[in-house]
Amino acid sequence: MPISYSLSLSSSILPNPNLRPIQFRTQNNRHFPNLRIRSSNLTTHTLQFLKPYLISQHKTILSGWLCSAISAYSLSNLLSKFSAITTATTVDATQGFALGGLVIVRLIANYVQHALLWEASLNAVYDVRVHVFDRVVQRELGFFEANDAVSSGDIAYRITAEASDLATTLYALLNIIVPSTLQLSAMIMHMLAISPALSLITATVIPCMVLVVAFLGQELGKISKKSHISIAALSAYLNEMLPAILFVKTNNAELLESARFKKLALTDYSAKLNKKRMKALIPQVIQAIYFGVLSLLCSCSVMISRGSFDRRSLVSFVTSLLFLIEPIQDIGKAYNEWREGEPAIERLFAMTRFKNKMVEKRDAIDLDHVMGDLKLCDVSFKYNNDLPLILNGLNLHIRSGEIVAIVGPSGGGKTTLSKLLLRLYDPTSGSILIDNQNIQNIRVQSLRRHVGVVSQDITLFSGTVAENIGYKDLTTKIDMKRVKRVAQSAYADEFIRKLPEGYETNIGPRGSTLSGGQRQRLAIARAFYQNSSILILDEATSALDSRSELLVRQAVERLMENRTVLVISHRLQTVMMAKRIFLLDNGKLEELPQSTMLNGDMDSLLSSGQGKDSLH
Ligand SMILES: Nc1ncnc2c1ncn2[C@@H]1O[C@H](COP(=O)(O)OP(=O)(O)OP(=O)(O)O)[C@@H](O)[C@H]1O
Repeated sequence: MPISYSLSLSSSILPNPNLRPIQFRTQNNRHFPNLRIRSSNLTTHTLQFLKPYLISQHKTILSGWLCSAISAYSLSNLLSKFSAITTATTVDATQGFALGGLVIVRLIANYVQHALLWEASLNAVYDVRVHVFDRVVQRELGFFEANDAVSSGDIAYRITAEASDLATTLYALLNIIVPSTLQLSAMIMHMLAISPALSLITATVIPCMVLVVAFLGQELGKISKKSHISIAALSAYLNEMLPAILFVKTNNAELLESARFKKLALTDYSAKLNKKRMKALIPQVIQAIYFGVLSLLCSCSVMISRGSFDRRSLVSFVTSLLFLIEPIQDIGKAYNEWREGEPAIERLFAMTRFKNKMVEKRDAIDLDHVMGDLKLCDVSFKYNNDLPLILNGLNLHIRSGEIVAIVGPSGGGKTTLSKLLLRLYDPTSGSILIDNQNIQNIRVQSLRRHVGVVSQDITLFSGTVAENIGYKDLTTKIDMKRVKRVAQSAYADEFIRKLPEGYETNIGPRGSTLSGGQRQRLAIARAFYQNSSILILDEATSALDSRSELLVRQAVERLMENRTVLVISHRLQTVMMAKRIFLLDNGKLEELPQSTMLNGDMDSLLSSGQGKDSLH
């Protein structure tokens, strides 16, 4: 199995012993490890998660709330003045100006309130997104490689779409905490002052509505969770299928994929439809409040006819009642937004809660320079306790500057060994030493700076040729002289110069505009740029034609002088570069005499191995 990670992918391990694993189970019972949340604690967990992000936005939020106070105050005054005007026999210009002034103040305050609360919500979501992304890339490789791992499409969906949903939820929440409450209290006080009896009748309507909205909101939360899972599954599918479009086409699988897509899209359609239906129902329930208003108006009429309620009070009371409905609607809406957004928050939150098995020691050291002496001391490894040993008591000493090849049948554990060297996994037992230093005592970033990999599964990104070669300096400054020098060493310079914009040519998603051999040479150039003391070549020359392979081999030999190189290959030609050759089979390492290679006796040596036919 080839290694499918980037050469200079840096990773820091930041375990948090306080975080407990949580688990999710999806609709189709797909099991996501470490992602379970107890539903009783959902809201508490979710709020706890959001708290620091909201606190960091306190200035913007408080300013927004201040505007809402101004808005509520102007509304209160507006209502008094409005009812005075509507019942007065004459209206002077000052009253009109005062009324107009209050309307303008309220509109401006409202605008600034909404703008500031949106700003705070979006800022908080930006921080959440960055935090979740950082935590995701800090997760150990095992999380991404496990057979029950969360797919990259699902992760992408959480960080993009679900994080966007969070902004709406946060905004709704911030908008009710103070603004709606203020308006609600202002209107209630106004109404109480006019008629406590009528206010009491109103008060009986509100709790009934709140209860119904709360119940529907809970139902909406459940439906919404299904909808989030179904869209995430669709996104995961597309993320996996589209990069494999060449395979799909060559296998005539368009119809098959279309059927798979339809099935997932249909599940999402049903979930969305249920959600939309529920969302359509809730406002209708809120509308029912208007029936309450209506009945109150009837009561008022009766009271007026009895002469117990003057016209001005009636206008004032009814207007307050109408403005009371607005915050009630907002509260209902915010509650539903919260119930709808909660699954998204949980799923985002779940990505940040983990404890890596592989922990970096607090006193781990940074290595400035590495000679490249590499020792495996009784190294055994299995991917997890239920699986068999892949490596079984390996002992090997590769001296600094030595080129050593490891061959063996497919599935023999060669790539696994290189993963251990990079500390993507820790050995189950035994130790790996670089310059007599256990790699578990070295900072992971430092280790991976000194150990480079060129894999047959090449990772290129959309961007220019120069950016791909100088990837490790992407966020600082790429040394163009060095880029060109290493490209020459990897025999990539010639074809790069022929590209429309040379080193500044954009190579498309995953380097799709380049041939296999060109992509391979770019990856080799990148390894040269990284300039590690230890280099792992995992079938690195497999995609090159025989001319390029010869040139690259010479370049590798020249450039890797005084450096340690571990060649992992099935290919006789590549292996021939090595001074010593080892066979990795059945978890055991055995040194092969050079004559085996020269005489072409590899086949007989591997006659029992399953990968016999892979050597040529
Ligand atoms: N993430 C994983 N979880 C569980 N088992 C794994 C994982 N990765 C690899 N394996 C298993 O470990 C064994 C060794 O795999 P590895 O990729 O190291 O072999 P390899 O010698 O590099 O094979 P090839 O030459 O075909 O690339 C295989 O049986 C494989 O199924």
